[in-house]
Amino acid sequence: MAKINFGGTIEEVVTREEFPLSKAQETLKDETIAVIGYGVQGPGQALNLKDNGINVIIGQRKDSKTWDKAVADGWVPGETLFEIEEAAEKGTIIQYLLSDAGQITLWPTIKKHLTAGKALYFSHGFGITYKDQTGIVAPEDVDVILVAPKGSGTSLRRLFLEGKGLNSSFAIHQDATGKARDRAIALGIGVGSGYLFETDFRKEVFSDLTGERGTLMGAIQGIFAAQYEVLRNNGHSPSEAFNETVEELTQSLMPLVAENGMDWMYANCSTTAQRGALDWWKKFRDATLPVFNELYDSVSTGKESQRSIDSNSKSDYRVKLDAELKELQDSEMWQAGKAVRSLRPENQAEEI
Ligand SMILES: NC(=O)c1ccc[n+]([C@@H]2O[C@H](COP(=O)([O-])OP(=O)(O)OC[C@H]3O[C@@H](n4cnc5c(N)ncnc54)[C@H](O)[C@@H]3O)[C@@H](O)[C@H]2O)c1
Ligand SMILES: CC(C)(O)[C@@H](O)C(=O)O
Ligand SMILES: [Mg+2]
Ligand SMILES: [Mg+2]
Repeated sequence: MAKINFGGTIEEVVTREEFPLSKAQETLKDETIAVIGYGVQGPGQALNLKDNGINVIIGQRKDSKTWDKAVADGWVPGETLFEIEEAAEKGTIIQYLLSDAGQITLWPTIKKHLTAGKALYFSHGFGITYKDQTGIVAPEDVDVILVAPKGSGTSLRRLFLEGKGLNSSFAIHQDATGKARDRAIALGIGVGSGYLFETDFRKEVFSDLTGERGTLMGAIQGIFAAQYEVLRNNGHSPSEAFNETVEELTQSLMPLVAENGMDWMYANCSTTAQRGALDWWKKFRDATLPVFNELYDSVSTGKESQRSIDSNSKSDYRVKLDAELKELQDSEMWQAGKAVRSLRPENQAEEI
C-alpha cells in the first residue's frame, strides 16, 4: 500500500505499481468471474476483465435487450454468456451488477449458488448496508467484497481503452477464505481502476448516494437550471444563457480544474472573474450547506434507499425514469445545449 498525504491526512491506497496486472492475473487464475447484469457497470467491468486476460462469463436474462447487447459485444451464448442462474452456478466469484432494486428480486436465485469458498462482489454498498430493506445477507462461508468505480461504467470502459483508468473504492465485508482482500484488489485492478482506496460498505453507499444526488448529478442540474432561468428572465438569449451556464464549464473550465485544481482554473481566468468568484463561492456554499445536510440525513436514515427501492422495483420504473429524462432533454436549456453542441467545430461538416 502506498501512503499518500491527502490534504494533511495520510491514507493508504493501492496503486498499479504495487499490485500490477500480472499479480491480479495470478490471484484470479483459478477463478471464474460471473458478471450478473449487463446494464452500465456490467459491460465496462466485464469487457475490461476479459481484455485483461481474466476468465469472465456473463449472466443476463435471455429475453432482454441487454442479452442482445452482450452478444453484440462478443459474448457467446453457451460459452461466455448464460442465463443468470447458470452463470451464478458456474461462477466462483459472482459480481452482482444488476440494478440495486434488481438485486433484491434476484437475491433468492443468487444466494442458492453462493456455496462455501465463493465470493460475492458488489460495486455499491447498498444491498448489504440496507439489509433490513433489501434482505441481502450473505452465507457466512463466502467472501463479501466491493469494488466501486467512482464514475460511469461507460467511462470505465472508455478510459481503459485509452490506457487510463477511473479510481475505485474497495471494501471487505466478510473474509471467509482469507483471500477476500486479494480477490477484491485483484478485481479492482482487473476492471481497470486507476488506483484503489479502502472504505467500508456503509461509507461507500452513504458517500455515493450523497454524491450522485449532490455535486455529481442532482445539484449541478439544479444550479444550472437556476442560473439559466435568471439569465433568460433578464433577457439573455438561450445561446448566451447556455454558453454562460454549461458549455464554457464543460469545454473550457472543468478540464482546467481536472488538470490542476480550482485555484489554477481561477488563475487562468481574468482578475475580474477571480475577484468575483472568490467573493461569491462562500455565499453559494452557505446557501447549499443546509440542503447537503438534509440530503446526508436522508441517506443515512435509509429514506433515499427506500425511495429508490420503492420506485425502481415497480414494473414501469424504466418508463417513469425515461419520461423524466425526456423532460430534461426537452427543456429549453438542454434543447439550446443540443444546438450549441452541434456548432462545436468537431461537429461541423467538413468544408468541401
Ligand atoms: N451505473 C454506473 O456506472 C455505476 C457506477 C458505480 C456503481 N454502480 C453500481 O453497480 C451496480 C450495477 O449498476 P448499473 O448502473 O450497471 O445497473 P442498471 O441499473 O443499469 O441495471 C443493470 C441490469 O440489471 C437489470 N435488471 C434490473 N432489474 C432486474 C430484475 N428484476 N431482474 C433481472 N435483471 C434486472 C437491468 O435490466 C440492467 O440490464 C449497482 O449496484 C450500481 O449502484 C453503478
Ligand atoms: C456513476 C455514479 C453516479 O457514480 C454511480 O454511483 C451510479 O450510481 O451510477
Ligand atoms: Mg451510485
Ligand atoms: Mg458513484
